[in-house]
Amino acid sequence: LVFKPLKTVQKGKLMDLTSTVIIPLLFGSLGIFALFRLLQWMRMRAYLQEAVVVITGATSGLGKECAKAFHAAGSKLVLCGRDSEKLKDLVQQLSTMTNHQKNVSTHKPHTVVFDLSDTKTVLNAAEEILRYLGHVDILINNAGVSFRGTIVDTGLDVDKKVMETNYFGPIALTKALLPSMIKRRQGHIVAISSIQGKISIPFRSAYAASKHATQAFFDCLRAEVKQYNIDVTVISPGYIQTNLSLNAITADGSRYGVMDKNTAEGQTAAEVAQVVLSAVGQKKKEVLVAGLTPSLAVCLRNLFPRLFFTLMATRAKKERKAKDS
Ligand SMILES: NC(=O)C1=CN([C@@H]2O[C@H](COP(=O)(O)OP(=O)(O)OC[C@H]3O[C@@H](n4cnc5c(N)ncnc54)[C@H](OP(=O)(O)O)[C@@H]3O)[C@@H](O)[C@H]2O)C=CC1
Ligand SMILES: CCCCCCCCCCCCCCCC(=O)OCC(=O)COP(=O)(O)O
Repeated sequence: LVFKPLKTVQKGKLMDLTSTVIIPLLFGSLGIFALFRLLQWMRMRAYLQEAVVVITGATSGLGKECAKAFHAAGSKLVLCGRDSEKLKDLVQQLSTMTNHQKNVSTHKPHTVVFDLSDTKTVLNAAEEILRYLGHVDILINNAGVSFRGTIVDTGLDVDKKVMETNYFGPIALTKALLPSMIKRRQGHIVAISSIQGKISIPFRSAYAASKHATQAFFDCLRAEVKQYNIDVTVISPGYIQTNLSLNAITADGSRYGVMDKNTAEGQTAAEVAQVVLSAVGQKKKEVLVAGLTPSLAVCLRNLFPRLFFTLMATRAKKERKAKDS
């Protein structure tokens, strides 16, 4: 008898609390969140619009999709690649693209042809870019090549080739553009690394080494250039559906020429390009763009290295057996 009215009173109080506190609080928080996202989006739009953005490896895969995304955002692009015809085709493709973003004016990109594994051409390219456009706001070091092979069979020239393309080329370009960024007290350098910049999986030695070096270099750079107001973003994707495995170099320097199942089932390059656009727009320091297994593998490598090494040794044994049979 005493309990029943007490329950009714409590229910009434709860109703009062819901209508006077919980619901306004919920809607208030949602409103603040929406406002925050809107401001973030507006800031990002202003940052990317009219920005001079250099993209390496723009002729294919992720680089090409980044070109489309930054072009649509109103950036002034400098598209870099080894093949001038492919670059011309891309410029043509961009010019016919319909922009769904209202009030954003797009710009005809410039193209610069050079090979990242040839330092001299990289330095000339940097000079050409600065001569043309006066400055660079955002440099996206995207170009890269993968590798497949056993360490014991791989010639040092192949290791060097992968390092030249994935590490020395991008750092040469970065160093060549850095002084002008420091002078302006403004700039943003982006490195497209890989999950393999954080973990090493068997038969990818040169590639994993080049991406670990990339991660280390750009982490150092971030700390060193903060005082000049320069941002550094390292992006570590998992598998993306591109030609990366097809174009991978093998132990004897020849082309691998196989589309790996994991690559074929990866995220689309357009999806990853949107993540790159948003990470750059928000000046994020580091972003992992990967599914559950690669992300767990990174955690495992850091928290339980012995278990990770055992798994990798088992993987190597299995892959070798499959190849032999
Ligand atoms: N695909 C994936 O699963 C993943 C990719 N990544 C990284 O993403 C980046 C882009 O690769 P992705 O789009 O996948 O692969 P693609 O093979 O499709 O594109 C690679 C690009 O790099 C260019 N390139 C290669 N070697 C050189 C060189 N010596 N000088 C100049 N440019 C060169 C290629 O030019 P060309 O057309 O002339 O060959 C091409 O434009 C790479 O850094 C890669 O390591 C990271 C994680 C996963
Ligand atoms: C419960 C814990 C599970 C942990 C599983 C550990 C074993 C799984 C190994 C997973 C390896 C993921 C590798 C991801 C590699 C990757 O995303 O690389 C991206 C690339 O750069 C692709 O280049 P590639 O030429 O190698 O195709």
